[in-house]
Amino acid sequence: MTVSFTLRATRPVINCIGRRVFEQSKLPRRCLQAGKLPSNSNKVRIVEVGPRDGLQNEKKLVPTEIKVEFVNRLSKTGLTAIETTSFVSPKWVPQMSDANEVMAQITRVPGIYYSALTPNIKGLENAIAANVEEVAIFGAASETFSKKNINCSIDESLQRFEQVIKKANENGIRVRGYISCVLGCPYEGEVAPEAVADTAEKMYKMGCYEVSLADTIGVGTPGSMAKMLESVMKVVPPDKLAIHCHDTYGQALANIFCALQFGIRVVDCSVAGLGGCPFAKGATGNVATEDVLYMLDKSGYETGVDLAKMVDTGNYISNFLQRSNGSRVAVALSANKS
Ligand SMILES: CC(C)(COP(=O)([O-])OP(=O)([O-])OC[C@H]1O[C@@H](n2cnc3c(N)ncnc32)[C@H](O)[C@@H]1OP(=O)([O-])[O-])[C@@H](O)C(=O)NCCC(=O)NCCSC(=O)C[C@@](C)(O)CC(=O)[O-]
Repeated sequence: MTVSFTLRATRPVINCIGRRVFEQSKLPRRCLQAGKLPSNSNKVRIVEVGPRDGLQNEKKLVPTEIKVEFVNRLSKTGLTAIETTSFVSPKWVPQMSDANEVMAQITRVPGIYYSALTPNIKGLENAIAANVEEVAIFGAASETFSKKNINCSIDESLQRFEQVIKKANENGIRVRGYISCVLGCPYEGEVAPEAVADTAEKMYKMGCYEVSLADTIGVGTPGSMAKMLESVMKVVPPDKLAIHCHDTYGQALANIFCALQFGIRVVDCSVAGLGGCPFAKGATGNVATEDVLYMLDKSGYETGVDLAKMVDTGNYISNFLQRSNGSRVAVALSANKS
């Protein structure tokens, strides 16, 4: 493994003819081999997935007014992207069955994208009726996971997504793509980086403005992340990729830091570390937003998101769910405060 890490965002330097160039010694070697230069920006976009990924697995139905209050509090933290709900089958995911009501009742702040998952045309039509501005399709790099999660093969899912993207674009809605199981599958075990790259390329070429690479069960390490990104970045540029890490094995922050070294500047996370996919056995929560914000801030990156407000929001939803806050940063900061 030859990836070298730096403690700061990769910075450009000025060469002898006055051009901005990257400090090559600080670039991940695999990234250079792949022919892609990582972003030199220190700005990172945070995609908060707590209201959707965070709550979808809750066994007890969370009342709509709590979800609305949760989203409204998140809207005051400086976020620009909040994944708010899912237009999926209520039989498959009962917790998201109030998607219409949530979208209708939240206070939409200009400048924030309130997105929703849409697995098929029916979901998209419901999202259009609810005035959603951004939707996400969600596929997988593993056949078995695809069947368990959306009841179809990878190829069938891509055909559905093509229709969803076409209709979404006709309606002025932008589409994000997710790929689950990029570093391992709960049913098939290891997943080949080439399989991830194949699906990522198809989603990107189909018209997803961004492809989020999801370590659904949190089994990845910086080593496997680097191998996977090397493969994916041969076909999709880093500024069209996001990273979505679950923290099941405590590797999420390290994996995110690795992805930053490859030039990825969009990070999905969930306040208080809520979440997990109902169709991935053993999956625990997403990496906690507060932990990501702390790491990024102390490493020279800017997110525009207020950590203190995020901690308060995480405590709010954790109190409602009657569980301890899954963010170590939130716990530490809250203890200092009291
Ligand atoms: C995709 C389907 C719908 C296929 O489910 P299916 O049963 O194959 O669908 P169907 O087309 O045969 O329809 C069956 C019934 O569902 C209805 N239906 C059909 N579509 C919809 C819809 N959009 N909204 C509402 N209802 C719908 C449809 O109308 C029909 O109703 P019935 O006639 O029986 O009354 C189903 O498998 C499903 O809803 N899956 C959702 C699974 C899910 O939400 N998983 C969690 C999110 S993904 C995730 O967490 C991973 C991620 C993104 O976070 C990244 C990571 O970490 O890996």
